[in-house]
Formats: sequence, C-alpha cells, structure tokens
Amino acid sequence: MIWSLLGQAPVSLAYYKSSLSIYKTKPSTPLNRFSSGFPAPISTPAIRVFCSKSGRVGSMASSVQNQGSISYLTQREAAEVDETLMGPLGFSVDQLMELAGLSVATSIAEVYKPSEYNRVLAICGPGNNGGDGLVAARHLYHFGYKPFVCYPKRTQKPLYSGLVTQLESLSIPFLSVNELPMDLSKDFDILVDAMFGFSFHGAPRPPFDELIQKLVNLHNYEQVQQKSPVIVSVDIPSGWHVEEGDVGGEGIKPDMLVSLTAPKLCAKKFSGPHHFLGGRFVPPAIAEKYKLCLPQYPGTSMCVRIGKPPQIDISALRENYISPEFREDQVEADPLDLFRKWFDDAMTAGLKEPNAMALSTTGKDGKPSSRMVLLKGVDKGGFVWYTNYESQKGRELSENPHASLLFYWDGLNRQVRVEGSVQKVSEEESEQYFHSRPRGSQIGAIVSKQSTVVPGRHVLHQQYKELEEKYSNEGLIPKPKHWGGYRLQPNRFEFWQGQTSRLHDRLEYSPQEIDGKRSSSPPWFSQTFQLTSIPLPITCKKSKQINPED
Ligand SMILES: NC(=O)C1=CN([C@@H]2O[C@H](COP(=O)(O)OP(=O)(O)OC[C@H]3O[C@@H](n4cnc5c(N)ncnc54)[C@H](OP(=O)(O)O)[C@@H]3O)[C@@H](O)[C@H]2O)[C@H](O)CC1
Ligand SMILES: Cc1cc2nc3c(=O)[nH]c(=O)nc-3n(C[C@H](O)[C@H](O)[C@H](O)COP(=O)(O)O)c2cc1C
Ligand SMILES: Cc1ncc(COP(=O)(O)O)c(C=O)c1O
Ligand SMILES: [K+]
Repeated sequence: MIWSLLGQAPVSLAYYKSSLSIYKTKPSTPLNRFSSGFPAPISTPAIRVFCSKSGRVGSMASSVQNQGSISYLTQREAAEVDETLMGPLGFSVDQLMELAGLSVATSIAEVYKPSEYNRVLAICGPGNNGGDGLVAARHLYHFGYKPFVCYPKRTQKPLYSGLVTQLESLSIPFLSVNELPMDLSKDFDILVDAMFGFSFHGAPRPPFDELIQKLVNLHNYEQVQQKSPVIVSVDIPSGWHVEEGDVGGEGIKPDMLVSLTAPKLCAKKFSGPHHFLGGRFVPPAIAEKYKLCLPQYPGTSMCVRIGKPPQIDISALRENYISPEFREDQVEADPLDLFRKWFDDAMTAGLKEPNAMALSTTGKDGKPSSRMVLLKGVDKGGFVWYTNYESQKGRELSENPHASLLFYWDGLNRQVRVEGSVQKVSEEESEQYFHSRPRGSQIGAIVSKQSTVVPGRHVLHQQYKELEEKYSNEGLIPKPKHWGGYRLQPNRFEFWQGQTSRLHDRLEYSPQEIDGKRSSSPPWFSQTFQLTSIPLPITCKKSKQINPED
C-alpha cells in the first residue's frame, strides 16, 4: 500500500500538510517507519544526549573519548571523577554507592521482571563495586526479587558492615564460595557481577578467579541456551581490562552492563543486548570539566538505556499478568462504585493520567475510529469529556450517538470497558469547564480547527500568538461555540483483571430487565445494573469465561 502523509501539529490537533515525497525518497511503509523509530519494548524512551557547552577543559579532557556522542572514561579519569565527587563536590561514598546500587536495581527491573527472573545472586567484590552489589541486592529485595549474596572478601569498614546488617535483617542468605552450586544455572535467574569496578588491575586473584570462571562457563549470550541465567555486570564486566575490555576473548559476556557515572572505555567492547547508564548524580560542573556527553535520564528514572537497542521479536513480547483475584463476591452492586474504586487504585498507584481513555465512535458509514481523550467527570449521569464538536469524533457522534470508552491501567493489570449513548453536556457546563482550563489551552481550543488540514504549524503559532496578545489583560477568553463536553450514559461495563496464563477475570455489568423491560431512566444502574447471572438481587458471572487466550 502507498500511504499519504498528513502530519499532526503539536500544539493544536489540527493537521498540517506535509510533503508526500518522504515516501518517495524513503521507500518505507508507516509500519516499518514505526518499528524503526522506536527502540525498545522497555520503558526508556529514545536517547537524547546532552553535552557540556564549552570545549575541552582540564588536564585529562583530551583523553575523554566519545563514541556516538557519549563519553567514555579511562581508568584514571574514572578514579579522578570519583575523587572530585567525593572531595570538592561534597558527596560521601555512602551516598554515591546508594545511588549507584539503586541504578543497578532499577536497570535490572526495567528489563528482567521479577515474575520471570526472581532468584538473584549478587557476587560482591572487596571494593566499592562490591558495595554497589550489596546495595542493589537490598533494592531488588524490595522490588520483589529473591536475592542471595556471595561476599567472600568482606571489608571491615562501617559502611560495608552496615550494608551487610541491612541485608541480614531482610533474611537475605549469604552464601560462601563453597556453598555455591557447581552449576549456577539451576538455582538463579540473574547473576549480578559486582566483583570489580574501575580499580581492577592484573589478573583476578582467588577466590574471584574461580567465581569469574563460573560465570564464563555457564553463560554465553550468543549461544541460545534454555534456562541460562542472565549476567548483569556492574560498571565493568569483572575480569575485563578497564580500558581494553575482554582482551583474550575468554572473559565473561554479560547480557547487561550498567555503567556508572559514565561508561568506561571497555564498555565500547560490550556487545550484549542491554547497556544502561546509572548514577544520576553528575553535577553540571563535572560534566563541564570533563567534557562529558551523557544521555538525559527520562523523567524521574535512575537509569537510562544507552547503546544499541536490542532487536525485538514483537511476537515474543508478552507479560504474564499476576494480580489479586477479582471475585464476584467482592464487587460493588453499582458498577460506578467499582469504577471509582478502581480509579482510586490507579491514582494511588501513581499511574500517569489514569483518566486517559480511548474513545471509539462510528459515523453513519459504520467505520469505527478511536482516539484518546481525558475523562473530566464521572457521576450517575455518566462519563464526561471535552473536545471540538467539529472534529471527526464530533461528526461521528452527531451521526451515531453511541460510543465506547476504554481505560487501561498498566501496572494494575486492569482494563475497564464502558459502552453507552452519548449526549452533549449543557452549554453552561461546558462554559464552566472551559474557563477552568489554563489560558493557553483555552486559546489552543480557539485556534485548533481539530481534525482539519492546515497549511503548517506556523499558521497555528501565528494565530496563537495573536490571541495571546489579544487576551493578555487577564480578561475572559470566550469559549468557542464548537467546543464543549459530551456525556456517555453507560449501558454496559466490563471490568477486567489480568491473571496468569491468560485466564483473566472478566465481570460484566449489564442493565437488569424488570418485567421484561430494560430500565432506562437514570439514575438506574445503582439499583438495576446486575452482574450477569448470580441469583438476585445481584447476579454475577465471569462473563464469557473465556478461552485461555482471550
Ligand atoms: N563515581 C563513581 O563512579 C562511583 C563508583 N562506584 C563504584 O565503585 C567502583 C570502583 O570502586 P573501587 O573501590 O575503587 O574499586 P573496585 O570495586 O574495582 O575494587 C577494588 C578492590 O578490588 C581489588 N582488586 C583489584 N584488582 C584485583 C585483582 N586482580 N584480583 C583481586 N582483587 C583485586 C583491590 O585490591 P588491591 O589490593 O588489588 O588494590 C580492591 O580491594 C566503580 O567501578 C563503581 O562500581 C561507587 O559505588 C559510587 C560512585
Ligand atoms: C492522553 C491523551 C489525551 C487526550 N485528550 C483529549 C481530550 O480530552 N480532548 C480532545 O479533544 N482531544 C484529546 N486528545 C487528542 C485526541 O486523541 C485526538 O487526537 C483529537 O481529539 C482529534 O481526534 P479526532 O480527529 O478523531 O476527532 C488526547 C490525546 C491523548 C494522547
Ligand atoms: C486537543 C485536546 N483537547 C483537550 C484536552 C484535555 O485537556 P484539558 O485537561 O485541559 O481539558 C487534551 C488533552 O490532551 C487535548 O489534547
Ligand atoms: K563488575
């Protein structure tokens, strides 16, 4: 299929025309543009690299190396950055180690879900790299993993004995080298290599030579092996030369490398699928001084993916949902109460925009269309959202006043479907809501001829600017006639709670028939909605208890 392209402007939802030649010069379909444009199934977004502004400064700067815009440090530079952080910049080793260990744990959690990779062995060395491993083990415990620790050469400093006590207080088992099984693959899902970091030199001495060999023996990510645990190396794959990497080619081959502060030179030789950066504590002064180019961390994350994104087999992407049981006898009689309860759960879980819902409409041509809108109110009268009445959805709703709403609360493994008939809300209600919005959004609603083609972004921006000036005096911005709310009055709800092996819980509420007639006058659902097929007064069944792949 040959596709034409209509770009969508960012500020408004009007479209602007864009050259179609993009498909002539780049013979790709929208689908492969999509898959090549998005790096990974993991939650980290595309990498944006930030660099210090000035040129190279300081004595060591000339040896800071970049590969694809990201800086790599030599061993000496890494040690010096460390010293600067802990000297003039006032950090303590405890602080940095805590943040480093947390970065390692969050990187692991981004890729290896505790439901599948639960048993973690952290092998910790005598220095700070080992300390990072101890901290990571503690965080992993709190994230739902089952950690074990092998810490054969303990350091007698209070920082380290404190970390050990903390782990012991969580009943995390410490295993001696002798207690480790010959073959680590049966007992662990993740092996955290926290033996050596950037101060490693020479050849590994006992007992670490043997431990490194255990990792070498069991794992080579290039070989497809069933049931092989993954290796996550902290900062440096232990045994590798800090700058040259795996010189003899016989070292460990981690699946994941979590570089700390900035990757060291050996990381250029890392060819495993998951390279992350952690240690979100580098002040601009350090980045500037050492001319560090580092990726931006997304949102509030403690880690960011760097390096090539892994090749994704989309067909293999799946989650096994593990949730508390959602039972018929636990639900509310009124689906609205259950909706509110689940909405509160989504808020409490800190989900982003839990009020975002997919709205599906069909016009008289019967062709469905869906888009996201924001729920702005829910009560006995129904579910309310606001939009442009002249948009595609507005046109379709005028032709066919029935719609479906869909909420998906990732993280809670929950989905709610709501279907019903739709009416415009009153002008007064729309007025009131319109004026509660930020002034920028009010102007945006005037500017945006939603779902129409416009000549370019500049037109929108120009109109926006003019209106901004016009209404700069804090006066009322008039609501355009074509902007307002809709209210969907539900006639069907389905609450879905994901469960293991695709045997999900699905409960459907549909209107009860009284004397052979459907109740139709609101507010009726608190009384007359029923969960299909439990004996009255409230009936309930797992609707369509469904084949396992539903
Ligand atoms: N700012 C940061 O980047 C931070 C990094 N952190 C982590 O700290 C490590 C570096 O820690 P450091 O203590 O300097 O060094 P190591 O953990 O690499 O290990 C040093 C110990 O290892 C011994 N060692 C060295 N070589 C060998 C060997 N061939 N065989 C056996 N033992 C060896 C060494 O003993 P020596 O007697 O040989 O000196 C030390 O006992 C960094 O990589 C990060 O992971 C911080 O946690 C946070 C800030
Ligand atoms: C999370 C999210 C929330 C949105 N909320 C609204 C909204 O409340 N109202 C709205 O008109 N458009 C909203 N949009 C934009 C719509 O998805 C859509 O692009 C626009 O309304 C035009 O749709 P149409 O051409 O199908 O009518 C939202 C988009 C997203 C991603
Ligand atoms: C075009 C459009 N209209 C309305 C909204 C809802 O915005 P508000 O929360 O300001 O009503 C959104 C939200 O993304 C939107 O994109
Ligand atoms: K390591």
